[in-house]
Amino acid sequence: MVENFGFQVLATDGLARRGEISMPRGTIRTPAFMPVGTGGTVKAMYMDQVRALGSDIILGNTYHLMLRPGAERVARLGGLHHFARWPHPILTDSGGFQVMSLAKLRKLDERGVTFRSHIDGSPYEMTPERSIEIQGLLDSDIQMQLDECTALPAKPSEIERAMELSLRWAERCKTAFGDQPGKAMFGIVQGGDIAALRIASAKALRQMDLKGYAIGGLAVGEPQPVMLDMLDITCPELPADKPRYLMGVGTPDDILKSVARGVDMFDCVMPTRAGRHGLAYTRRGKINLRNARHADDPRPLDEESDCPASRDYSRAYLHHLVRSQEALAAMLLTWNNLAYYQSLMQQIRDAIEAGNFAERAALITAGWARGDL
Ligand SMILES: CCCSCc1cc(N)cc2c(=O)[nH]c(N)nc12
Repeated sequence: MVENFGFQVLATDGLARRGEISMPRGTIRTPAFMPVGTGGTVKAMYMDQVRALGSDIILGNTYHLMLRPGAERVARLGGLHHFARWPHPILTDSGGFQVMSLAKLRKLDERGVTFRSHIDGSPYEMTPERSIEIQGLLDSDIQMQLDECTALPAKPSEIERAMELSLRWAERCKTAFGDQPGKAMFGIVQGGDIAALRIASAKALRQMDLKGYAIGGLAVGEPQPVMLDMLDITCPELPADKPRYLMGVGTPDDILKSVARGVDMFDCVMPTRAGRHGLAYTRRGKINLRNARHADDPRPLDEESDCPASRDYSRAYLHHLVRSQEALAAMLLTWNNLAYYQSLMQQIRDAIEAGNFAERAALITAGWARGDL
């Protein structure tokens, strides 16, 4: 078991990187997809299943867990890993993004943000210091700085103000985090869709010599080309020997195109949320099991998959479960979707090692268009 946090680039293919993050609770193979476990659970999944699919790390959420069951309560009960029975690495978001998207009566200023819980309306304050304190109480392995993410489109002056505030909050988070050898605090690059602000944010964070860097402020409604342009601008400004995490991304296509630009870590609610809404990700594209055309289809989602949910159940049965709003629908489709995402990540890691990432990405993309759904 390693004592500290380490990142190694094992192979490159163009700008794509195959790496490993070493932490006391385990090794994270990159490029990595991190299933979202917002409230201490990857919805509709057992943690053993999440692990068996090849997940090396999951996400937790400061905002949700501070509201319910409470960070101090999780700490009293042994920390998030013990609470949720996930002994491997956990990355926690800092809470600012969720406050701005979920909480009520939000007031943001230099100090932090005050808000009322979307659950029961009780008042809270989130500061950089409190965010790091909560992530420490959760015993999070990779902690994110508190930041302000600007929804796009936005006025340049707004984007600049939020980016500069986020830099000051990064300094405060770094101070509050201190020196925790087996853990890491990542900075978050902001700057919206403005190249100069992205570069300024990345350069300033690089000066802070952090253990990893997230690219935030994307996957907030901008077209994919804009997101990719911002990656082309931002990644070269970040240290080559530190992990790069693109927050909230994305579809399988987003992931392929972002790996090709040097991104190492991803998280997205899509595979789990889609599973709860009757949607299946497969190597032949997305299938909406609510659609009546599946009512008599005896085929599984993917006869070649190792995942029982993909291989052993007919589309007709899955259609029936979805239409009947059975709990098993969400369970099987979430299982299938995470299995697909993790198999995609394994193909990506293998292709970078083999030096044929571009060819493999083209084949995967062609598979989605092959139809035969
Ligand atoms: C559990 C969810 C993690 S990712 C949430 C997220 C998603 C997206 N798209 C952007 C941001 C961002 O800019 N900052 C922060 N802290 N989080 C973001």
